[in-house]
Amino acid sequence: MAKTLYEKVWDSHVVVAPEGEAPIIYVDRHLVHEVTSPQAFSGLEVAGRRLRAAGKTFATMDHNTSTTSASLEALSPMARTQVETLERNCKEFGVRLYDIHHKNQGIVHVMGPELGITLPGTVIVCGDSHTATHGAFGALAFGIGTSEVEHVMATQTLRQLKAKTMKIEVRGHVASGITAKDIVLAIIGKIGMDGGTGYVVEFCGEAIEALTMEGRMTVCNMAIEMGAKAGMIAPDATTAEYLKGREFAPKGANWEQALAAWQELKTDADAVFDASVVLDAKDIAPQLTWGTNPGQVVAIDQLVPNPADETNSTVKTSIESALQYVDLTAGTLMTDVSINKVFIGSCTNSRIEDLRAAAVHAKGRKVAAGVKAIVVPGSGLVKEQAEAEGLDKIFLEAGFEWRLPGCSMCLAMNDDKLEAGDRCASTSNRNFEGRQGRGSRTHLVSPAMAAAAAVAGHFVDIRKPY
Ligand SMILES: CC(C)[C@H](C(=O)O)[C@@H](O)C(=O)O
Ligand code: SF4
Repeated sequence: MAKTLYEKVWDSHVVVAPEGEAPIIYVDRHLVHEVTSPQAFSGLEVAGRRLRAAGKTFATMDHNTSTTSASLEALSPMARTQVETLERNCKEFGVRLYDIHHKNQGIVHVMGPELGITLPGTVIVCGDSHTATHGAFGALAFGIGTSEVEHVMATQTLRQLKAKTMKIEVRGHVASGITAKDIVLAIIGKIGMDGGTGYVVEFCGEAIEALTMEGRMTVCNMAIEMGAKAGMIAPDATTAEYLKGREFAPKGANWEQALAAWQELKTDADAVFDASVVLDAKDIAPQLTWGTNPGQVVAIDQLVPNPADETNSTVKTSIESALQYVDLTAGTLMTDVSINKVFIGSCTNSRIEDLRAAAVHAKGRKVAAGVKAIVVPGSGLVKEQAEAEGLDKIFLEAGFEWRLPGCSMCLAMNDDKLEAGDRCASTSNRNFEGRQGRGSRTHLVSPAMAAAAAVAGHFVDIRKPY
């Protein structure tokens, strides 16, 4: 029977599927961070269990870490406890950990792929919703809850119901300057923040195939923001090229074998999806969110929407309440919206290519008066690479701050928080009320759009001179 990519990966991981019960699937890689692992480790401790496959478990510190100092002293008491607990647990249970002094430390979804831990056709889980990111390699990757984290630690398996399948095809090619972030925001704008609920989504089409691995990760990262369980992209030459030679990627004869196996990892021509969505790449303009969910998004040359134009009363009410929270007036041109904070970072957009794209707009310019802008590389390796290319100097000369790797201002769990009333151009993935700090307003954009907003002091259409 013809199968989709998801069905192929799923079928090859089912350990047992008892009649009338959720199947148990095998987990190839378990990624761990400090926020969602403490109870799982203590559950094991209480039960006197060890990890079933400690060698398939990789831990890093990211959510709570400081981006200004690689020292435990810099952390708040709660953050310090979480970081130290992870350190203790990893030592006790024999889990490899990239701590704040290790060059591989970084946001879990940046660290995994760049070390070759993320591989096509594998099942990858992590106690974190943006695990979807790893689907960019043709892995089935999704976030799990803390009790599931414990289950995976103890058994290297997970009880899971099979999801429905959705195909999201982006046909043709995007215009110059349009990035993966614009593509995924346009998709969410079209299907809504819950358009993918119950589905594993496969992104395909020429515009997706043309993306680099960094771009594909940006797209899959936000699969969860359309409600999907996971996002996947079939592996191809770009995937292999990216993985070749990475620390945990297969080597020698194993590499050749892996390449041959990856050839099979694509949806069969006559496979049937439960749902399909099509977008035309040429219609995608630079995107930015205006509201309080990622589906409340427009193109840069559009206006803040008017609830009066809306006939559906639920949608109308949600526009009204979002406008009130973000303090914007219907009908305002998005290019007239000023910002006072800029955050370039997060597991959506903190990879080398993202920093290069932002640097193009920072180069030879200055951050506008009254704007504070920070650039937070996704990992130690990204930081090292960016510095080797001189990107840090470009940012610093333009007046951006250059920070240490971590989740940073994406979720305000550390010192990097917005103040109430701040308006931020952010390359992250969530713009819920208070996400970046109580009373703060977030506009999700691409790295290029964020850097351009930093120097202009307001959003700009990066397709034109500004
Ligand atoms: C802290 C963690 C559980 C959370 C997630 O699961 O996504 C965080 O990464 C986020 O982005 O909100
Ligand atoms: S960068 Fe943001 S979205 Fe990604 S894992 Fe960290 S907090 Fe979650």
